[in-house]
Amino acid sequence: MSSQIRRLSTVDANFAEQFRALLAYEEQRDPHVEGAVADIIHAVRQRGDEALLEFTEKFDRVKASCAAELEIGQDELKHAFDTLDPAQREALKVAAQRVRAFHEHQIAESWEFTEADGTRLGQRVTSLDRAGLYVPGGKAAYPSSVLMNAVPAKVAGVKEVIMVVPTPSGVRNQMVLAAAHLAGVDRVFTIGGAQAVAALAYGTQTVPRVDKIVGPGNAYVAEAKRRVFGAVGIDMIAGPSEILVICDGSTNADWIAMDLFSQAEHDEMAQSILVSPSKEFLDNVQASIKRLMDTMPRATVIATSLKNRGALIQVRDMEEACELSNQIAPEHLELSVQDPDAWVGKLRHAGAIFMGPYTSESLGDYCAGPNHVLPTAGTARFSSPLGVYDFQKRSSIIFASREGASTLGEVAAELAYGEGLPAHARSAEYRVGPKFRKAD
Ligand SMILES: NC(=O)c1ccc[n+]([C@@H]2O[C@H](COP(=O)([O-])OP(=O)(O)OC[C@H]3O[C@@H](n4cnc5c(N)ncnc54)[C@H](O)[C@@H]3O)[C@@H](O)[C@H]2O)c1
Ligand SMILES: N[C@H](CO)Cc1c[nH]c[nH+]1
Ligand SMILES: [Zn+2]
Repeated sequence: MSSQIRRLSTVDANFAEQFRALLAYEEQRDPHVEGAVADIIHAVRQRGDEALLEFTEKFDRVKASCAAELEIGQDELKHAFDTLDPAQREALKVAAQRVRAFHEHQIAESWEFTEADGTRLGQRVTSLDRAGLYVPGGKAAYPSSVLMNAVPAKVAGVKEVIMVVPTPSGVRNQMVLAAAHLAGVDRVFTIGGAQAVAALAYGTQTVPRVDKIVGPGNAYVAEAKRRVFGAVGIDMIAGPSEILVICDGSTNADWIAMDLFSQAEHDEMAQSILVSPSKEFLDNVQASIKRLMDTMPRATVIATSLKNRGALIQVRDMEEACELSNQIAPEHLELSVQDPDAWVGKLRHAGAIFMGPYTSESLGDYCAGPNHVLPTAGTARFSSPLGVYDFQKRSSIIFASREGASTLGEVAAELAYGEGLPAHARSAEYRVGPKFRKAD
C-alpha cells in the first residue's frame, strides 16, 4: 500500500501557495455534493416518506415497505444493551459516565438582578423541546458518537431526543443500539445522509420535525445541515475528521504516525498534518508511516487520506508551528511537546487541544469526557465543541417597575422619535405620564 504523504517546509519559496492548496476544502463544497444534496432535500420536503424510502434504498441498500419499518423500537435497543459483550458494555458505561460528568459542568442557569427602582432584568434558560441527533454510519459505526450527542442533550433536559443513523445493507450495529439505550434516546430511525437531515428538518409522515439537528457526518451530511439551517437550528459544521500534531521531536515517532492514522482511517476526506521544527523527526515519522501502513486493516482509506490531504511540515521553530496551527484552526490539535503549558496560550483556534506526549487524540474520541463532535474545515475559528449549551436557549426577561417604566420610557421615546417611529414612542410615553411623576 502506498504511504505517500507530501513534505512541505516553511522556508520553501512556494510554501504559501502549497499551504493554501492543502487547506482548500474543495471536496466538501464540491458542486456535485451541493447539487446532489439540494435535490435530495427538495425531494424529501416534497414527498416525505416516499422519497426517504427511495434514498435509503439507493444509498444504504435498505429496502423497506414503509418508513415505520425504519424505526428501531425501545425493546430492540434494550435487548442490544442487555446482550452486549460485558467488556463492551462496561466500556460504554464508563465512557457515558465520564462524558456526563464533564458535561454537567456546562449547565447554564437562569439569572436575574434588580435595579434600584425595582426594575428586574434577567435571562431565562430553557432546553429544546425536540433535538435530532445525527450519528454517522457509512464507513464505520460510531457508538461513541451516540453518547457524545445524546448525553449533553439529556443533561440539558431536552424533552424528546430523536436519533438517526444509517445502517448500510441493513446491518444494525449492536453497540450503537446499546449506546442509544444507555443514553436514553427516545426514538431511533435507521436513515442517514442528506435524506435523514431533511427528514429531521422538515418532518415526514413518520419522522418528526425537530428544533435543532446536531452531530457529525460526511460531506453530504455537512452540506445538508448547512442547507437546512434556518428552517431548523444546527450545532456546527462537523465534517470529515482532522488532526494537527505539533511535535517538538521528543515523542516516539511510531506514536505520532499512529495518531495521524487514527483520523485518516475515518474517511478518505479526513486530514492529518504533522508540524515539527525537526527535519530528522519528520523523516522518522515518515519511515514509521511506511513501516506501519500495511499493518492497518483500513490501510486503503488511510493511504488515500494521507496522499490527498495529509502533510508533514517543517517549521523554523515552535513559534511558527503555533502560527500555522492558528491558520489551520484544526478540529483536533495534539500538542505533543515536553512542556505543553508553555505553548497552549499561543493557540487560539482548535476544537480540542490534547496536551503532552501521553494524551493521544483517541482518548478524547471515546472517554476522556469532553465532546468529540467538533468543528472542522477551519470553523474552529468561530465554533465550539458540541455541548449542553447547544441544547439550551436563552430568553431575556424584562420587568419594568412603575418608576422604571417612567425613567426608561422617556429614554425610549426620545430614541423612537429619532428613528421616526412614533408608535414606539407613544407606547413608552403612555406609561411615563406626568401623573406618575407628580405622585412621587
Ligand atoms: N467532526 C466530528 O466531530 C466527527 C465525529 C465523528 C465522525 N466524523 C466524520 O463523520 C464522517 C462519517 O462518514 P460516513 O460516510 O462513515 O457516515 P455518514 O453517516 O456521515 O454518511 C453516510 C451517508 O452518506 C450518504 N452518501 C454517501 N455517498 C453518497 C452519494 N454519492 N450521494 C448522496 N449521498 C451519499 C448516504 O446517505 C449514507 O447514508 C467521517 O467523515 C468522519 O470523519 C466527524
Ligand atoms: N475522531 C472523530 C471526530 O472527528 C470521533 C470518533 C469517533 N470514533 C472514533 N473517532
Ligand atoms: Zn476519531
